[in-house]
Amino acid sequence: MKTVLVTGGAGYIGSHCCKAFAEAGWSVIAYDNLSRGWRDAVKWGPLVEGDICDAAAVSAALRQYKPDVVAHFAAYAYVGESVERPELYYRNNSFGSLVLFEEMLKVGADKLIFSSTCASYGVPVRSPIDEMHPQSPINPYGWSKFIIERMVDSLSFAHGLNAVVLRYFNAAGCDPDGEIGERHEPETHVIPLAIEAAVRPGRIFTVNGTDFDTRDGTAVRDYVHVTDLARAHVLAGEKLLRDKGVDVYNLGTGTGTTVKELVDAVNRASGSRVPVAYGPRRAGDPPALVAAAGKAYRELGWVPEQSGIDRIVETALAWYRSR
Ligand SMILES: NC(=O)c1ccc[n+]([C@@H]2O[C@H](COP(=O)([O-])OP(=O)(O)OC[C@H]3O[C@@H](n4cnc5c(N)ncnc54)[C@H](O)[C@@H]3O)[C@@H](O)[C@H]2O)c1
Ligand SMILES: O=c1ccn([C@@H]2O[C@H](COP(=O)(O)OP(=O)(O)O[C@H]3O[C@H](CO)[C@H](O)[C@H](O)[C@H]3O)[C@@H](O)[C@H]2O)c(=O)[nH]1
Repeated sequence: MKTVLVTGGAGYIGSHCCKAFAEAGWSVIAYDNLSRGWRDAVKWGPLVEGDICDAAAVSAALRQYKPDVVAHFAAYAYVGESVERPELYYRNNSFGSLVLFEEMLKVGADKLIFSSTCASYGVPVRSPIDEMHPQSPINPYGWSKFIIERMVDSLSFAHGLNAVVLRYFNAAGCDPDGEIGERHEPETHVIPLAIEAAVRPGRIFTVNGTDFDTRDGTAVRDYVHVTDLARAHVLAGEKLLRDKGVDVYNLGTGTGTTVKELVDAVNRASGSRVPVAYGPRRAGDPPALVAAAGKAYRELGWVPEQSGIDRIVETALAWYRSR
């Protein structure tokens, strides 16, 4: 049986990945400091409570569990917070990753799956965005991830680190079995906020910007179901057991959804109407981010199965109602 150590395994995407690896027959260890995660989201193996910035704790976990692959999700991931407090992002994300990678290399753990982001592309110069698109982030969160990608390249060249770098577009939806879901506090992501406005009396959903150059003036994103993302990590883990080097893949569907279309989907799924207000653009929001994800389809054999917008909203709503 192969072992994966999942940093950030108590978080939203990390916990869904723990489930996917366990279902694929891997032994799963979650490593998380619970700063933004949830103890009860760790269900598919032990939780090691530790910080990636703590070299001794990372080293102890690596030595105890001897993972074949490390899947590295642990990070702060709020764009707005990163603009206000960039130091948090460079320390926790960039420095923390360096600590993790150094400790991995010391014990000979040389296989990494890294959670990167479409935010590393910045404002696209062409769409859909393929992996060769220039990376020029427009916020410190994106830069903190960009720096980690460069560290991965350099450590691969110098010390033989092998990695699959996955640039997710917008992770969305929840475990279709309802065992885990999306839990961020505060919640800033569009789908949970639209659902909350549909379901909780008195809440209003604000559309951030109606003057984008898009089909209805609202921002376009490529929403990909978290369970599909999770499966891509298992495929990436299997690839790392076969191949050496560093590979980079976008994970998206190639289909964009506007904020207004999303609200329509929430209306359909909930049977009620989202009360909507229209506000200004949110600082740093690109008009449209849509993936060209053919490389992942071709090389990993990854096909998104649950990423239609109605399915995403249906699973997110079921999770919301179950709480
Ligand atoms: N949510 C998205 O749409 C999205 C898109 C692209 C990339 N990503 C990336 O995917 C990863 C997971 O995102 P998420 O939405 O699940 O976030 P999340 O906040 O739900 O999960 C992150 C987890 O990492 C843990 N963590 C943070 N700092 C840590 C540290 N120093 N040591 C140990 N644990 C630590 C948190 O406690 C939390 O459980 C992040 O790296 C994020 O940048 C997310
Ligand atoms: O109440 C809201 C919330 C969001 N939006 C809009 O909906 C779209 C999607 O917003 P999200 O906050 O859900 O997601 P982002 O596109 O901002 O995602 C960014 O932040 C994520 C981290 O949280 C990921 O890293 C992702 O790669 C990165 O692009 C944006 O146009 C946003 O302005 C609204 O209109 N109203």
